[in-house]
Amino acid sequence: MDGDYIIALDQGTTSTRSILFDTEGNIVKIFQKELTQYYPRTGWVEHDPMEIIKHQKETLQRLFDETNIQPNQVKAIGITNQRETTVVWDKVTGKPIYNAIVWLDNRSKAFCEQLKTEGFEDYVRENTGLVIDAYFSATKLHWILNNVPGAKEKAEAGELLFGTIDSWLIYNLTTEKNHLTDHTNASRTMLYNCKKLQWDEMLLKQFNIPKTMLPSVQTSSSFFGDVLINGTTIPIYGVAGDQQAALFGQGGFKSGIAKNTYGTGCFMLLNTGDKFVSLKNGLLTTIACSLPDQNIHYAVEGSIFIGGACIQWLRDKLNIIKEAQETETICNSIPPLEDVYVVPAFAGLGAPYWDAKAKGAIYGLTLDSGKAEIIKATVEALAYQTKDVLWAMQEEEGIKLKKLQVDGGASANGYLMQFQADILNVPVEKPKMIEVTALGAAFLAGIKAGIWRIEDISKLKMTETIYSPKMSTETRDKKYAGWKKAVERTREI
Ligand SMILES: Nc1ncnc2c1ncn2[C@@H]1O[C@H](COP(=O)(O)OP(=O)(O)O)[C@@H](O)[C@H]1O
Ligand SMILES: O=P(O)(O)OC[C@H](O)CO
Repeated sequence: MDGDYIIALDQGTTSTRSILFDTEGNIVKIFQKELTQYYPRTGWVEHDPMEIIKHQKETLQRLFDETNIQPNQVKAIGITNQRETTVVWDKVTGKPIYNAIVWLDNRSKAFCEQLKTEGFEDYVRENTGLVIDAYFSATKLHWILNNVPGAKEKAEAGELLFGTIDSWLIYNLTTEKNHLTDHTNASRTMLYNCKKLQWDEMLLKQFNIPKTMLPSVQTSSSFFGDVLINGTTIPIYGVAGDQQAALFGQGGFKSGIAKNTYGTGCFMLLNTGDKFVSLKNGLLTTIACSLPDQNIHYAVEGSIFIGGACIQWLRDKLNIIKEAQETETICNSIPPLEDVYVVPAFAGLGAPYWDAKAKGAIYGLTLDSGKAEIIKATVEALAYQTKDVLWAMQEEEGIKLKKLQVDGGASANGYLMQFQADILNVPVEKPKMIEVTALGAAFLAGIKAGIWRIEDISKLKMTETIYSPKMSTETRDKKYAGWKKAVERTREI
């Protein structure tokens, strides 16, 4: 197998990466470009779909320009992507008719409230596994069709296509211009019936969305088309939303395995096996990565909107850090004084609260509090929000986690990981390689290419650090009670 490689394309909220893996699951080379974030109005977040394609193509090409690897040594490509983000493009020109509306964008929150008052919540939960929220693609797509001049008519005439970022990438990268998605991404649209495994006719009617706009849905580990590089075609053999890809990369293709990814948001997923169960307690049911000849597996998910994004807020809006990495030293440098809490409800609150109206707040400031205390409280907010989600999972699923497997950019922060273990009272296990999302996509592609078998995958993952809980029960309970109070107050404003 010497000399074989797999490429993962990881299109995240803040950056676009192309990563070359060897057959041991090691990163050989990685290229990355930051993605411009547009905030045209309060609560609106957009990306330029053409910038996404440009960055993805550039970083992919550099893997060949700046290594000696030839395209015929690469056996497959896997795609993983920020989920829910919605693109609509013209079938003839291939150009988007509006910017990508990003998952964090809550411009359709009033429409969601209306849907709730009209009594759609139960139907949505029981058929899509989701709660009604502006987070998912359906109301974003509805907004584009109703606000971009001429869009509705063109959609009805079959001239427009819709896709989440995976579909947009597949369409633009494949020689066949395929219009496809996979089960994991479809399950985040609020248009896909996760029980019947098909687009939901009733919801399409409700949102006035012509079926001709929608991509065909495939198994996550299957053939999605060919990419032409330097005259050679490489097949796309894997596609999955980033959080399900991370679960897969963490070995979560079996029921009972959970992971938390600390990227722009934080997302905890637990594989619950092959029965679709709709949940309460503010948790979602979502489809885990699907494999050929295997039953669909579902996962319970707790989606936290603002994770690493609040570290970027410290950097870009408050200008009190230059780099995200600085936060670890700052957190370690101050004694654990009284508690300051930052509730980063910058895009409302996701799981388990689903409160689109909540806004961010800082509590507990005294004359002693300065930049460092605010930074520390912001880092700790990721851990508190994770505890809220785990608490809901324990209530709902009755699970008692023996350990929490973690990954994603902010999991590099040792202070955060120790605090997470302390506040959960559960050991936190961090792998040597935190690019688990990309690894998951590479695994999906590598399985289809015949490089790996599913049973090989757990052997490739190496744990680097285990953070064991050290905090006393009294301190933990006091701190967490303070957090809950801060969240309550935030929701009251
Ligand atoms: N050492 C660190 N401490 C805290 N946050 C960090 C650290 N390093 C990166 N981050 C945060 O992690 C996020 C990037 O993680 P990544 O997994 O690349 O996200 P995404 O896939 O959403 O683009 C950024 O929001 C950044 O602020
Ligand atoms: O960009 P990330 O990695 O925070 O992931 C975004 C999620 O897919 C949104 O659901």
